[in-house]
Amino acid sequence: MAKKKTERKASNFKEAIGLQSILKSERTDFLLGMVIALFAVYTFVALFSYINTGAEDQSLLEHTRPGEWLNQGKVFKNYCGSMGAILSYTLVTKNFGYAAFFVPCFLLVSGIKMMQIYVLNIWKWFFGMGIAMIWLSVFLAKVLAPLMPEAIFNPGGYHGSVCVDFTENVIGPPGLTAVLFFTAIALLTFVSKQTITWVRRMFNPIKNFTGKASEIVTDKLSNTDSDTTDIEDGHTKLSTEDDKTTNSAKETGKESEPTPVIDLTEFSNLGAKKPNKATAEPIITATPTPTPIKTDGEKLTVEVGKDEKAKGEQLTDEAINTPINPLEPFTRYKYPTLSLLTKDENDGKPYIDMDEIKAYNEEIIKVLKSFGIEIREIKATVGPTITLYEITPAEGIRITKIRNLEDDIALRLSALGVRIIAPIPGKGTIGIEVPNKKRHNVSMESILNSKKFQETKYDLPIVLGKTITNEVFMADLTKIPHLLVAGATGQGKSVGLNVIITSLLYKKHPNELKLVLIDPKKVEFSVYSPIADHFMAQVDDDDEPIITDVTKVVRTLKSLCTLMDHRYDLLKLAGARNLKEYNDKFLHRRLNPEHGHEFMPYIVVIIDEFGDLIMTAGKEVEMPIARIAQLARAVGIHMIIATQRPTTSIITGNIKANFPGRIAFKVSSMMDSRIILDRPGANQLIGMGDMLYLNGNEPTRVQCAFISTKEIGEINEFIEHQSGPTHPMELPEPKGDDSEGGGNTGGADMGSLDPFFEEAARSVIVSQQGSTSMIQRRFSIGYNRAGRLMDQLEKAGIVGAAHGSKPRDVLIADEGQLTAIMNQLRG
Ligand SMILES: Nc1ncnc2c1ncn2[C@@H]1O[C@H](COP(=O)(O)OP(=O)(O)OP(=O)(O)O)[C@@H](O)[C@H]1O
Repeated sequence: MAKKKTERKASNFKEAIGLQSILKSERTDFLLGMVIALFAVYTFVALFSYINTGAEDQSLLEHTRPGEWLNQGKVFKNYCGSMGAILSYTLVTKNFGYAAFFVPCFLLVSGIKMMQIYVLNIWKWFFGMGIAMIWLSVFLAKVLAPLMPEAIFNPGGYHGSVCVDFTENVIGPPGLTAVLFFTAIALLTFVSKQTITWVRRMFNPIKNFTGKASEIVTDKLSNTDSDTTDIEDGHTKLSTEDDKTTNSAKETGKESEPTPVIDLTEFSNLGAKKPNKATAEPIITATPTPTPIKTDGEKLTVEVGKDEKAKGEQLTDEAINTPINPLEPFTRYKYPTLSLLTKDENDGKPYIDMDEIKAYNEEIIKVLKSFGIEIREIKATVGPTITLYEITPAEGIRITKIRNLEDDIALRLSALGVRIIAPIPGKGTIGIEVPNKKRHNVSMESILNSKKFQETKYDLPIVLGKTITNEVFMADLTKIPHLLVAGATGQGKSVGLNVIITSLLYKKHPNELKLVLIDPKKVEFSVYSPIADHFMAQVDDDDEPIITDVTKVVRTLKSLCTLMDHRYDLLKLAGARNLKEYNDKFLHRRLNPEHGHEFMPYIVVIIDEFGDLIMTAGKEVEMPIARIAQLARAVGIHMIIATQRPTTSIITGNIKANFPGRIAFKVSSMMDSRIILDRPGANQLIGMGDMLYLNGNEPTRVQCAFISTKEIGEINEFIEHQSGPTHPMELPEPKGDDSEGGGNTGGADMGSLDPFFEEAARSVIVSQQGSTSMIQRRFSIGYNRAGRLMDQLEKAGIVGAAHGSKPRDVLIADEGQLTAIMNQLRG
């Protein structure tokens, strides 16, 4: 007991003097980091200086007299004074020799990490540099010391010389050499798996010289590598759902708040039996999806064999040595954490005002009675902004009679936004939705921190807010599959779109999702520009990934149509029905990258103020949108379009037919509501994110979550500093705009050959493979540039014409012919 008391006191004391907040503050970290970084530079200078001045300082250091360290007579020659000399003597002579330079290097890394200049795994650096320093110290003591007998200190330091003496006494010089060799290779293997290939080549020089060395990488090796990467990184693995939930699982795991249902029957003297507890059924049930086994990027480029369906075949030397596309993958990427969001002041619970509920309840009964409608029972379910009064009418009461009383009830309750649902689908009751006097904003944190979101298995989970029963409401965009968002100005559309984007960012890795953001208003999506490299896709020559210009919109939409056709070709070739099946096959190495196969991320196209586009570009925009909406579902392209002008000239029949998912925020007239939802209702909403979601029979009323621009900025900043792609995903050139790898070489300009032309021609001839994706990977260039290179190769007569997605025939058999072609081209 006494102990407990002291503990509590101590923590209170810390809190009282504000020590806790000082220690935990970002400012303290930053300043401490700067001190460490400066100390690292100081140590660096001291060590350098010690190499020249060490001889003079060393004798002083070994017999220092009291007070001499103050260096009043400038007896120490080190550039960093007596402290620099003492520090260098301790690190270099007494410990690690020249390897001591690793110490300031590590201090600098630590300082940079603390200042949050870079996101670094400090433990990895600590162990990596620590082991390298010990190894180098022993190596220098063994190899360099005999060559420098005059040196004032052992090049490997005291540590190195002791280790060498001890090990040589026990296992002799050959044993020590073997240990040094093994540890060096082991260390390099952890740095790069390419080491294995080099070592194999080193031990197989004959085959290497004849150019026929072929290493066999089995599945087993790949699996081991994969494990290695995980251990090495000590971070989230790329793909499993479990991993996705780990990003914030430690801070999370809240169940949805239980629905507060209040039985009002007893207040109402209705004398009815106790109603059943409202069951909070999930609005959309999760469909379990098989977790794809994703692998390291190096493995994504590994060739398995010529047969598309062959498994576990031996790999060719060429496949192993193919340069790895830097876009794949970023296993160290961390998903945004919940701490970036503002916590809900009321912990996600709605405010319950019993006086208000009782008063409304009485009024409802009174007004219904005045119209001759008897009630058997009534209960209230309190949501964040709306309370649902669910009434069971007495026998023989006609539902239409109650339905027509909407305005009368609203008048008596003096409340806007009263909506009657008669009957509530699936129940024999009638619902009256009445806005709460004190509304409760649904914070983004409260819905992302819910168990439902954390454990979701949806492929593209979009979480929208909370229902009237206070349940987290979410949907899978891949199932919707395209969404139309409409509502009058200022009613919450932009916030809604931000909520959707944020929920995707919290669950998706940059390799799995690419966004195409179209923003004619120019200001709505600019906050996302920091994550352009990680999460956006663009047609190559667009310098700004967030598209604001109408001509660029048309070009981007056409480019998406081209991409869609290309993806369909690949799906057909792979015998897959949809993107998920295709990616699954690819990740299990049943598809050959040499045949143009690649991992396909989902693409979500979000268009804000779609009305503006239709007004300015008309059919030119509508047609590609409708085409993508009709066909793109299977190839993982999904669209969300938003408008504040719900008129028939903007939301045309064509658009409506292809956008089954609809979100309506408050609109000004019943007509507008009918255009969006094919029924009234949106005109009775109360604004501020109050919305109706429709994807099927009956709309669901949802209070959209709220996320501020500040929160979005912080999330984007977090993502920006994660390891990830260095530029946005490149969308193909739209058909007709320019030639691409598809066969029309008319645009191939032979006057200005690509700088990679000769090298690309050589690699195509040597490998006898005319594949655009091979060139793309080998030279780490975009698809469009590789396509143009292929066109130039075709025009030069090196490869044949394209046959869909299959590699082209190579028309030249040896490199001698290439020299002749090159001479001819150079004139
Ligand atoms: N879910 C929400 N919860 C609380 N307040 C909200 C919510 N959504 C919107 N609001 C409030 O409404 C204001 C306007 O929202 P928003 O900018 O999203 O409207 P909009 O429909 O996009 O308008 P416009 O079409 O003019 O851009 C916000 O600044 C915010 O104060």
